[in-house]
Amino acid sequence: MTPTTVRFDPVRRLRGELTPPADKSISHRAALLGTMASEPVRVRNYLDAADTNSTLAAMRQLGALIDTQPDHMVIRGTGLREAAPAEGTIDVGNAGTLMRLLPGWLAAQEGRAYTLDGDASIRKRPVDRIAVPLRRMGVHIEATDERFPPFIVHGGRMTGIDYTLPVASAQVKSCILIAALTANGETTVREPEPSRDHTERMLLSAGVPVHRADGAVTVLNQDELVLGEEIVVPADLSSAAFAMAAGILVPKSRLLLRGVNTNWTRTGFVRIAQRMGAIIIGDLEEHGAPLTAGEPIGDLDVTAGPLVGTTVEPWEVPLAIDELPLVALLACFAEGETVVRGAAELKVKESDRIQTVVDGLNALGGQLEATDDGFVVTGTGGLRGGTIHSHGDHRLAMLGAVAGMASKEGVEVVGMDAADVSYPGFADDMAALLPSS
Ligand SMILES: O=C(O)C1=C[C@@H](OP(=O)(O)O)[C@@H](O)[C@H](O)C1
Ligand SMILES: C=C(OP(=O)(O)O)C(=O)O
Repeated sequence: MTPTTVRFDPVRRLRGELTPPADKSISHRAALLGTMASEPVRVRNYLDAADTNSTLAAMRQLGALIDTQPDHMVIRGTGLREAAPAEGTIDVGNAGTLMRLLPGWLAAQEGRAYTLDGDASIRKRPVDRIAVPLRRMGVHIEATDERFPPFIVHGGRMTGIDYTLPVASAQVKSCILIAALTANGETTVREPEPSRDHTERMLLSAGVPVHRADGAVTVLNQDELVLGEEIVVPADLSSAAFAMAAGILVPKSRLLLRGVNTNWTRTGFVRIAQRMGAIIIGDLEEHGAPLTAGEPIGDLDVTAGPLVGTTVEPWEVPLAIDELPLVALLACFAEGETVVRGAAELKVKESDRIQTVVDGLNALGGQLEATDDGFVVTGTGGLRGGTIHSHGDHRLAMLGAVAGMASKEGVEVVGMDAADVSYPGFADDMAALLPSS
């Protein structure tokens, strides 16, 4: 398929309100835990995008009955230990989150084996990070070259483990916590740094005792999973961040972003941008807030203004992991130097986001240098414009679009269609923020 090329011209200002699309991470978890549950659950505001549609297709293949209505869906799951023996390969498409979380449940299906595969990008993304702890729990997994898809998960009996994650990853943590529900005894996952905690919150709302203290999360074996009657998915901070960045960079802009997830483990980008001088007003969840069932939601008021460079420390990285490309963009417009360290994980996303961000923004007139674990940006007060390739990476496509709106000459994004992975209406939403005169 020929990638779609879209031009984003410089804009004078952006004004108005926007409710960004539903949270991708929470949507994946709602579909998966909904399928694992013994009672039906209603999900409102499920994300209608390529990644989360891959999850719905996978859940149907595993036996879920999903009734989709205009304003909600009802998922009738199979129960914890009764996934259907999927016919053929389970296609995770481009969704790393689906690929890493689902094996935690498949591992519980005694006597059945499941093959998972996906697109060209997913075939380069490591699964050894989940295979190592799952094997320690007793699961038999066969991966291509020991670490890539396609891979096979053989269900069987599992035993709880005490596992320290080598890198902070919410996907790996979630995979182990999901496996813990059917593993004998107790399972503890220790994180080097906090990462998004949507799985813990959703399990708590299902009445599963989740104990979190000193960077460790502990879960016990469960007979069954019963979610509350309804899950309402908030708007995605990671999608909102693109509008936020546009509102910060395009002079005279003022945006109100509605209904956004303000969970502290997701709002690292807001704090980094504020430190750079961005004016973002909103009621964000505080650091150290107790783990509660459900997610905090709020509105964010964004105003354009001048920026200065900053240093993003390794502990902040998991809290802003998908927004680091946008930190690089803000840094191009800031005064002084911005350094991002401890972000080697960017290399194993939908593209190698250290290389694609540095090359992409340099081609538009930026001054960025890649490092082993991040990048250094010398702010030059703006970007000229030019052409950027998405490399099939949704975040890169939207980065190029925002860069174009804030640039001097505009940006052509080759492969804009990649945005459909998380934000299908992105270009229309941006266009709706343009003043009519
Ligand atoms: O758990 C999740 O929903 C996600 C966790 C992060 O990945 P890692 O766990 O690999 O850091 C993030 O980059 C991804 O977009 C979604
Ligand atoms: C890395 C991402 O997602 P995933 O790992 O689910 O593909 C992302 O959305 O930026």
